[in-house]
Amino acid sequence: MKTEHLISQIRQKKSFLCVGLDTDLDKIPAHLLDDEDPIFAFNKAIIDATHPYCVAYKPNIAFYEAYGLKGWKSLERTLEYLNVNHPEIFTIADAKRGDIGNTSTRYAKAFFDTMDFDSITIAPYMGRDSVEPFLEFGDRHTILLALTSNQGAFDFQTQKVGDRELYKEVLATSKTYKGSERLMYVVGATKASFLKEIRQIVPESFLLVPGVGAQGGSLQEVCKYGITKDIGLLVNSSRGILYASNGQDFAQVAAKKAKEIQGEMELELAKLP
Ligand SMILES: O=c1ccn([C@@H]2O[C@H](COP(=O)(O)O)[C@@H](O)[C@H]2O)c(=O)[nH]1
Repeated sequence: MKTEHLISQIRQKKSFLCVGLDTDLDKIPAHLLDDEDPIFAFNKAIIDATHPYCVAYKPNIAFYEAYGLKGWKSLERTLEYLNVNHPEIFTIADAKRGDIGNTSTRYAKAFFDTMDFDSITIAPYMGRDSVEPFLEFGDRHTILLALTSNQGAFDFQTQKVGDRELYKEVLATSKTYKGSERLMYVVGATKASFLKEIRQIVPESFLLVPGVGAQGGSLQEVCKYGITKDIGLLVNSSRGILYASNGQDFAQVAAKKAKEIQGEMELELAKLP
């Protein structure tokens, strides 16, 4: 998907919400467990209920890999359901891949070709040749981990490498990669106070921002310095939406949560010139 299409979706829906599909058989409503594919049944109900309020879905691959072949099948069915019924919605494989170039080309084929994701999250640690194979795919986006939402982000990402912090080095150096116009970056909502400086390095890039809801990040704090004239933000919530209820009404309650966040986003968008 081209960035212009994503921006136009955001403007139409007045939402930059990404719903994280972190589907866990230990957390989904018990009545779904009798289905032949409970993960897909849950995802389909969540998508049917929440799609008016969001512009992206982000399955975290770990939640599917955890169930082996069955999990991969559920992921494949979920992606196909999205691409057939909601082709305008941006899809993110939260896979955090990246390896030597030869191997990254296989990861890129897996997620962009064999599966048809619009984007994938990538760990930048192995550098240029581990990232550029993903950037070769036109109209697909590579979302580099810059400053993550977890406490461990302070172990390495905020440590200085020469004159500047590692996450700043990731942002600045990655801008020199071939195809860098298709880069986006992960910045945790719990790190909103870093966004002013991040925007000095990547003033216009889209940021995928996980960490509102269950991790306690604030949408308003993220928007304060993160939002751009073309929005430039996809804010993710997974557990806060998916597991707001685990009764028969789980999908309606998830939709209510998604609508609440969309309402807050609409207020932030109204502040833009
Ligand atoms: O820095 C990061 C990078 C990725 N994530 C992922 O986003 C979701 C967040 O889920 P919540 O339930 O809304 O907390 C999950 O898939 C993480 O693996 C992140 O949280 N932080």
